[in-house]
Amino acid sequence: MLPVSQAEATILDLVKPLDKQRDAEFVSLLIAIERILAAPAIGHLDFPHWDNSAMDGYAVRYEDVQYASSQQPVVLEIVEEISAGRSPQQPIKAGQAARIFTGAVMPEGADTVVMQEQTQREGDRVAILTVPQPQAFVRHQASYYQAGKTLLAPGTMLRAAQIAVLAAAQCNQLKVYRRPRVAIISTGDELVHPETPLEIGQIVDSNQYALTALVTQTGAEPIPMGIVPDRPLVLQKAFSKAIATADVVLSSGGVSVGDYDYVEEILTALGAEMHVRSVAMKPGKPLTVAKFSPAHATERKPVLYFGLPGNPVSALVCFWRFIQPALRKLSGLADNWGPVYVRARSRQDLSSDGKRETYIWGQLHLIDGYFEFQPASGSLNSGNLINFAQANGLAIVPVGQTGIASGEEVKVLQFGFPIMS
Ligand SMILES: Nc1nc2c(c(=O)[nH]1)N[C@H]1C(S)=C(S)[C@@H](COP(=O)(O)OP(=O)(O)OC[C@H]3O[C@@H](n4cnc5c(N)ncnc54)[C@H](O)[C@@H]3O)O[C@H]1N2
Ligand code: MOO
Ligand SMILES: [Mg+2]
Repeated sequence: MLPVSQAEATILDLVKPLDKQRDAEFVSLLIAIERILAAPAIGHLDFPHWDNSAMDGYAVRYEDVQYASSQQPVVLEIVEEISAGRSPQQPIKAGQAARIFTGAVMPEGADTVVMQEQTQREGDRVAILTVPQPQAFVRHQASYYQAGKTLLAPGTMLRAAQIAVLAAAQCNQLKVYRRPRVAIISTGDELVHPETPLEIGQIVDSNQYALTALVTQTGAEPIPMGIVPDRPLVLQKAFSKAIATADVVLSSGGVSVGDYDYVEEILTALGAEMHVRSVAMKPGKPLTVAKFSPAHATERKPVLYFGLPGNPVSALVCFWRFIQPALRKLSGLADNWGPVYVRARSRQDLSSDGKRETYIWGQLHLIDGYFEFQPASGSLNSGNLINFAQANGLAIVPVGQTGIASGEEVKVLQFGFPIMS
């Protein structure tokens, strides 16, 4: 059994991100949400585009007002009014000012803005009552960003803030990575579709639905390939088809030691390199990871194969712990692939056999900015999917520790994604 951290390192090492050229496509800004840039976004506009005013007030020449005071105001002639969106019509000369509003373009000759509150208007003249700082309230052209530089780097996920920046910079077409394709196979003679009435011994293939949902949430493209019975030839055919179709294959079931657990045997027969056979975690112990290298130097990348345990909770725990980070790395994201961990105070005793890293599902509550963890009620065994629906996180008891007492701090894997990138 591989320690969890070693399994994670092995898996992330096996993942080679999608290719910036071959695996990229152009999308328009409105449908680019949560896509990942495959090329730098470069703007052709400076930010600010022009020197402009940060206040409603008067655009002046600093040298004209440098000795102003309320006792001895400097009186300037107002030669024009510049509102936002208007182009100044004339330069400001000695003794002149322009009425200006927030965001409006600075007129030539003026270098400073005096806030309206520091002035007194008298018809077409304005008295300046205090000395401003030189260049006060002028937002200088290109002081935030210079045209031609990298605005957003490759590997950036496009969320609201990034999309706002790209819209402002008139970057309407973005080169983004295609979504990784993930084939999903359920193995097992006992499995049926949700609409099929159950015969004795049968159960619904819930893993297909759970994994499809998780793959979609991770920004990848799920390819649900249905149920495959526990028959080696049929399984072999289904696996070959999945490997030929997808970047990553997820199967569930058939990875333990039972007589009908064929996954490893078939992967070996198909020429896979086996990298992980079991992991010291509970649930999720029989997780199997293999790699298929392209037979010859083709355009195709290697395909990663994850044989997940069939138990519904085990399959999902393996997804959050290993597959979500692998898909995020594959998708071209620059960093932050891993799960989100938070620290929480446990509301109950949490126990483990101490031999495997133990994942206990339950509910994280955020109370006054601090997390508390409540384990799910009822049986915590990996076949019980029902109380998993109460969970939004997994408390982790490390190897060598037989428990965490109520009131103590515990590390919790929170379902979801890191906020940035
Ligand atoms: N003698 C041993 N038996 C088992 C061991 C072991 O070490 N020695 N490990 C146990 C652990 S831990 C797990 S986890 C399971 C893994 O089993 P498999 O991956 O071989 O999965 P199956 O045997 O096919 O199924 C297990 C369980 O899950 C249900 N299942 C399977 N597929 C689905 C699906 N798509 N949707 C919903 N439920 C599914 C299946 O009906 C079984 O109940 O092995 C233990 N045994
Ligand atoms: O490892 Mo199994 O996944 O304990 O239930
Ligand atoms: Mg089995």
